[in-house]
Amino acid sequence: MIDQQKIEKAVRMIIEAIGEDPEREGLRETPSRVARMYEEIFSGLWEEPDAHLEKKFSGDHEEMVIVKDIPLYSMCEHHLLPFYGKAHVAYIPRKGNVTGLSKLARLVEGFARRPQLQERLTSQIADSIMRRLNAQGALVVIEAEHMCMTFRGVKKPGSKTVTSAVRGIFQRSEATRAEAFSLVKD
Ligand SMILES: Nc1nc2c(ncn2[C@@H]2O[C@H](COP(=O)(O)OP(=O)(O)OP(=O)(O)O)[C@@H](O)[C@H]2O)c(=O)[nH]1
Ligand SMILES: [Zn+2]
Repeated sequence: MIDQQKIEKAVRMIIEAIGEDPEREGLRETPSRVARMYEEIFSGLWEEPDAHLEKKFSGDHEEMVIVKDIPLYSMCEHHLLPFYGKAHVAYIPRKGNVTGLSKLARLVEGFARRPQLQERLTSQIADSIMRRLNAQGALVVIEAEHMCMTFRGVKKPGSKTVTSAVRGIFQRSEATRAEAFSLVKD
């Protein structure tokens, strides 16, 4: 599990290093607050997000399923600052391998709650759907704003990074891919 004591020590050191007083009333409980917060926002490191796809329905559906506008919060691994936006997840199941809609959102959350790169996050979601559901295809689009690009550094508020991962039939069929992208855009 996440080492809360180590985080507390480290945060106290950061507070001292920036020239603040860790005993000041407002800061006294900050190390333990941050430790609890990190436990929550990095909880994906301690789960196997794929496991959410274990339970399958035996439906006959073999048409496209899209869950779009899934709210997304993750942490950029380069700066440990948040990036946030929306994930859109499309897949085409095989008979008997339909998953619950909420499980797609849980999958996104499991991979997002780690130090991440937006590209890796996008691929991990698509690859899990292909692997665990043996899907005919998966397409994942993530649009996000990175605080490391808005709050600091290059400071470009409003800039959005869009990444996609396209697998299986979405790769092979231009029409299927175009249909998914147009449904995601609406
Ligand atoms: N590819 C990719 N890059 C990211 C992501 N999140 C942050 N970055 C980039 O990671 C890079 C890190 O660059 P460095 O030059 O090592 O760090 P830096 O000096 O803080 O860079 P600046 O942000 O340009 O000030 C920056 O260009 C960030 O914009 C991500 O999810 N994917
Ligand atoms: Zn960053």
